[in-house]
Amino acid sequence: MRSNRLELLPAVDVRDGQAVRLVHGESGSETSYGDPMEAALAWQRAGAEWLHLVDLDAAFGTGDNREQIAEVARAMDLRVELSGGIRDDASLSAALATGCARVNLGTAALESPEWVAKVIAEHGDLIAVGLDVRGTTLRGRGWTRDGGDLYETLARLDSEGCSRYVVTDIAKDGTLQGPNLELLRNVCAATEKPVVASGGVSSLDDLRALATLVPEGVEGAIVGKALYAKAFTLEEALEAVSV
Ligand SMILES: O=C(O)c1ccccc1N[C@@H]1O[C@H](COP(=O)(O)O)[C@@H](O)[C@H]1O
Repeated sequence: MRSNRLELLPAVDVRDGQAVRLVHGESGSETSYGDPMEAALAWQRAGAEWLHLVDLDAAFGTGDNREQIAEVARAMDLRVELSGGIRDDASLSAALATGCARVNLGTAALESPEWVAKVIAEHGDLIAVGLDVRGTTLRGRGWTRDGGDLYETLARLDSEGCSRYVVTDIAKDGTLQGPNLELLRNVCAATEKPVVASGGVSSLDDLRALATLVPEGVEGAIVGKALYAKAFTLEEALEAVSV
């Protein structure tokens, strides 16, 4: 049964060993926020139930932070959603071995549809697909390459039993301009599966607006820049979406 409460997933994106935030996901736009472990532990201490943990180097193909990310994931008592560079059996096994609650596949869902259908069938709820979009065009490989139409891909993944989607509006990501509520409504109308919203959250009012979409299928929201920029605290955010 779906909860009425919007889940919050504070984000820790790791590039070159540091917790960073990007603007529009563009490589080179990083602001650094220090040690990923400290950031993750701070969100856990503040009451987070989930952590959205991303290996940005693996997503961009500029190396990886796998060992450090695995250490962070293993140190957490909360549930971890792990993403970035999970594109084959080896990277998926390594991700699942951290004990994370689910993995988020991006590029693989666009470039290796047969493999993704197989791992959805094998791992069910442990697999979510990240639908990272500009307009309605999906983007992969660190959001640098077009990967097809959002709604066609969504229909295909739905037919394969994908259990959850993490929807990022790249135009909003890291900008503190507010989430794309229209996009989220449209995706929720196109699938029965829960949707995690990502990109643009800037205020407690944005979170309250996302919480109004829970009955339509928005299950959670990833919050990044707004927390690091101290627009509000995680405690305030959790209070704002409590019902
Ligand atoms: O989260 C970001 O800011 C981001 C920016 C640029 C590329 C990817 C980003 N994040 C997440 O990475 C995974 C996709 O990785 P892959 O394509 O499977 O290797 C996805 O969760 C993105 O949202």
